[in-house]
Amino acid sequence: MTQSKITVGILALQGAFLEHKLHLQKAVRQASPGSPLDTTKFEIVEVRTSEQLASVDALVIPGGESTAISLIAERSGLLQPLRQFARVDRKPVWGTCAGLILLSDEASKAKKGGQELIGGLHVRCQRNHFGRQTESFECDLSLPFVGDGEPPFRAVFIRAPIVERVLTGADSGDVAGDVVRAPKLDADADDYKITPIEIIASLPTTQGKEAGDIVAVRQGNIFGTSFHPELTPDVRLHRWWLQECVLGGGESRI
Ligand SMILES: NC(=O)CC[C@H](N)C(=O)O
Repeated sequence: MTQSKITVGILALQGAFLEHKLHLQKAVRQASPGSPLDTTKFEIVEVRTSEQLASVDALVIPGGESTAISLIAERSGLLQPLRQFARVDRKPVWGTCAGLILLSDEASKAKKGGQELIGGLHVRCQRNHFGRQTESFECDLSLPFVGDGEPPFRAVFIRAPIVERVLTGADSGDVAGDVVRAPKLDADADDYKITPIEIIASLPTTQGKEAGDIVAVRQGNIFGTSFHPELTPDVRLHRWWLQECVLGGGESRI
């Protein structure tokens, strides 16, 4: 990206949008002298309308309740503009928890008829994978790309989804049972589903039978995490996203 001022939006319809805003502001404020964040001017704004969406260069979709966010987005006339933003214009987007669900091309354990997806990440995620609210947990994740020799990242999972599988090939027919799928767009770029999907983080062996579950992925301009990095004081992941995904565009350097 070449312009001098970059506007980062947080979809502020429901959920933990304020926490993301504060984290992004803190990540920019704490940037060390000489780092790219320090020399670039970021504006962090809340997004509730399609006009506001049109004015931002990158977007965070927070955790919360994916059914509520999709319903409000639909009523606000934001669903198609969000699809355009992520899938056609391919601007940098980061979805956390409910945001990851909304950005997935398919979601299982979904509310059929009550859950519209934005799509863009060619994966099937499973909602509420770990069970109910009382099954929420925290664990240490190794995210070496946030900095050399850095301590693990404390990840907070609240009724979190996981990436159940990476999808391959074209969509074929209806999906069965409790699976919903993002609609196809006329303007879907031909190569959009073959942009490689990177598995960024999986649960460690300390998580027993859940070890290996995929909890962070990236496909080009879209980054998704099952956990809530905005609910710990740690801003490393926000700083990394701004540097690598927003300033760095769609190119992965992990
Ligand atoms: N913390 C969260 O964002 C929870 C997501 C929620 N379980 C959903 O399906 O939307």
